[in-house]
Amino acid sequence: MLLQPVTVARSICWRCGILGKPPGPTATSFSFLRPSTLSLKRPPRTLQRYASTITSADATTKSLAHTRNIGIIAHIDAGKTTTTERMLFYAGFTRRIGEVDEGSTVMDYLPAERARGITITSAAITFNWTPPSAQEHVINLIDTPGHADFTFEVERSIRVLDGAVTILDGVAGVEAQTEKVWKQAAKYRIPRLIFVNKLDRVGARFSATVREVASKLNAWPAVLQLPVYENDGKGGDDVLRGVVDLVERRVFLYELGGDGQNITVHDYEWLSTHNPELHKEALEAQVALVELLSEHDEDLVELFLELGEHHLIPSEALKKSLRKLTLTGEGRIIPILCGASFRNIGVQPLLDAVVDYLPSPLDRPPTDITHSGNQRGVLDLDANRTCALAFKVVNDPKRGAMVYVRVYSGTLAKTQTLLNTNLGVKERAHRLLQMYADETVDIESIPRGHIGVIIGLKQARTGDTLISEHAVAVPKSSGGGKSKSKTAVAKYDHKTLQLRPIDVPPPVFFASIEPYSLSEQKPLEEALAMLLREDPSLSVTVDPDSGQTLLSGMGELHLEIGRDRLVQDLKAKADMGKILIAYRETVSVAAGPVTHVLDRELAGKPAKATVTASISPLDLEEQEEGADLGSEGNRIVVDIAETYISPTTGETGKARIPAHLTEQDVRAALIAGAYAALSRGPHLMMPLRDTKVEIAVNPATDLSVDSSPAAISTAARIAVSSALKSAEESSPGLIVEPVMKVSVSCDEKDLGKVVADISSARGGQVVSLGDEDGHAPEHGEIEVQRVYVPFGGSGERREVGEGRKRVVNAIVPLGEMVGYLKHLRAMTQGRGTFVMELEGWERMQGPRAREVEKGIRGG
Ligand SMILES: Nc1nc2c(ncn2[C@@H]2O[C@H](COP(=O)(O)OP(=O)(O)OP(=O)(O)O)[C@@H](O)[C@H]2O)c(=O)[nH]1
Repeated sequence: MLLQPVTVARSICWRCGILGKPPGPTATSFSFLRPSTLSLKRPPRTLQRYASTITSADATTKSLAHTRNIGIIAHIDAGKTTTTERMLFYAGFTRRIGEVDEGSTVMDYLPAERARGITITSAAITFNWTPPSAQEHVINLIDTPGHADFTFEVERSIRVLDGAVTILDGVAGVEAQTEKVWKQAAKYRIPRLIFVNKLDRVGARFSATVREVASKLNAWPAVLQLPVYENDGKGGDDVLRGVVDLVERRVFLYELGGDGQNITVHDYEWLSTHNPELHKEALEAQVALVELLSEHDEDLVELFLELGEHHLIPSEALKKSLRKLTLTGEGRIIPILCGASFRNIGVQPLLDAVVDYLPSPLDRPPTDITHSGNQRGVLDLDANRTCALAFKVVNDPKRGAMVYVRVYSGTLAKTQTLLNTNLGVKERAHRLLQMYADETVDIESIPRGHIGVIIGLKQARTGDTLISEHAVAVPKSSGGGKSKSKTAVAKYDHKTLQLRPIDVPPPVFFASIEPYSLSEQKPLEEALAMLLREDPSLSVTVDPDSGQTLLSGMGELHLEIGRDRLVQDLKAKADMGKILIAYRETVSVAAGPVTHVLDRELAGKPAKATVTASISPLDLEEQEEGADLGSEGNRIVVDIAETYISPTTGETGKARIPAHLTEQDVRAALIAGAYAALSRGPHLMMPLRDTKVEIAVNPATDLSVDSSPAAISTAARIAVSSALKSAEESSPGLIVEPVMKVSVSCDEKDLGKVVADISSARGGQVVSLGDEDGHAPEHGEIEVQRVYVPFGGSGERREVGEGRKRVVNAIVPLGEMVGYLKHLRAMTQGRGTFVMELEGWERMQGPRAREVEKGIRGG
């Protein structure tokens, strides 16, 4: 017997509330109404409402339970921005839907983003949403970039999220970049759900995409919706009309060509007569959903045994189970929704799912911190003291530096003085703002769990931790978080507390930056300083010989965007030179010990220090140990002698460090000097890698009252440089190149060409070939054959002649990958795509090394 849609009557309020009555048993047409008075020029109504919520003295647990800090993450072009614009429209925040292709979107608001049609920086935006079965919720949405060059940007956004919506392109399926971002989200155990977008397109493959979620993302897909295709009534092909909601057991049909607000709701009885095949599939899908959830949720098993029938499980019970399993953050069970944002299909149910299945800040485990150097712990969420993370800094022409923060504990109040624990400086939060893309409203405070912007901080950078004087942390072993007992709280020196810092990988591209004239040098330096505050994955160095300023970054696009930001937004009058690969060099033989005796004036004061240095190539074993190697893989060993032997009497005495210094000062100065020397090698003037430096001082004989930290570090730099030169003289150093892990996706018919090109023309090494299910060994945990795949895996809307997609995984030198996208496109009729990330560094030898060296010397 067919189940009557009991749940329709119970939870229709966001739809039938507008209508004033529940939908009838067969069909109901209605509109999604939205406030018509909203304008971006004035603070929208939702915004004022939120502002008053968070300025109230107690930002209560209740309001926190109704907050979702979420991000949208996906492959480039999957439709993040398009979907976000719809979300803003349905939430009543915008009056019309912005289109990426017209460059009129709210979220991509930087000129460079609008021009390129891609998301470059994460904009944070707040809006309200009321799902059918719940109260109004505040959604803080952080848009994240999809391009591989912005991985660091994605990661720094991800760590402030409580949950994420992953958008998949329903034609391309799970793409390589998605797998990468998925892993980043998994690293932070972020609960995720998936929206399979673009199902309106010819070639859309919902079933295959569901299967790929299992095979490539190693997750059990919990299919919550099925797409509905129907004849367009004009004799053409079937078109996407809406979705079957398997949890609520209803069918939503959207008005063709409409703005997505006119939706007809049908129940299963209608479906059984109107589209018996789809009805049958919906019933099967429901059984599969209940079975899947029951495998992981004992409560649902009990309910099932009580009711004895899959279709009798109420939708509320399904939702509860889905929420419970999603919130673990393990990513084992992933709710899957579908639609086509560009056609305005499926976005409101997606917003409901955000509230239903993604966590509030209260549902998340305590935040990881480090303190007292590199001790790990978790933040005490109950501490009534402010602790916030600056997750993004953006320079605004009118407002100055805008520091986006997420508050993890306490409340951040306007005019509060904050200690930046990364820089050790105190700064005042003059103004606080709530962000609506590039529109803002002033607020009095940002409570725990929320996201906002501070105006008035002069130094805070992306990634810095800001605290009030009395932050409290507890060690991880004590359990941490809300549940610990009072006695478990251990106080640390809060000045050292940092919210889980992100590792920035070493840059692999660089370009020179030249001011138009000498008078532009200072403004350029200021603009560069701002650029680095915004994006710590860029770095600036100055060539000591030529005085040239060099900007380094993660990819070609990364540097191009940096240049645009510098020139167009920060108004620096400068040119950027050609983008080049940031090679490194390393020593081929050991040299030293070399002793340098410094005895001269530094900054008008006598400076004396003697330092002895040796260098050697870091052997492979030591490279693999890796723990104390910096990002460039160098090891610095410091030896500060504790005793000395008198050359005259032969007696042993204690080697005392001069009273004005501590051992830590001496060590820090020696390390700084060694790093300065390693930043420029004798072979090609490139930074050194994989080099071991041993520096020694005996305080009794090498240091004196004239040994300032600057003197010690200068002596160390010269000693290490001399040792490097001596190594170069006995045997020339080697050039070291960045090597990339590359994943190319192409049609099967192009596989041969792609593999041949990578392995012969580009000197790459093909590691594995995957089919479109990406059966890579590390994804073997899910039994793909047991996964429910809608329509038995058929029902795909393939383009005629389109073959299977194949994936080529390879290791290729970065030098061979410059301009690869263009080449790949030409080889594959525009169908091939690829992603790459730094795999490691390799020493170059033979003709390729000579050619690169010639290029560097000649250039
Ligand atoms: N046919 C169709 N096209 C879509 C759909 N959603 C997005 N698009 C188009 O896909 C392209 C990329 O969409 P975006 O929203 O910019 O994608 P994105 O993921 O934000 O891209 P980045 O910001 O560059 O990472 C645009 O041309 C959109 O119009 C959809 O549902 N159907």
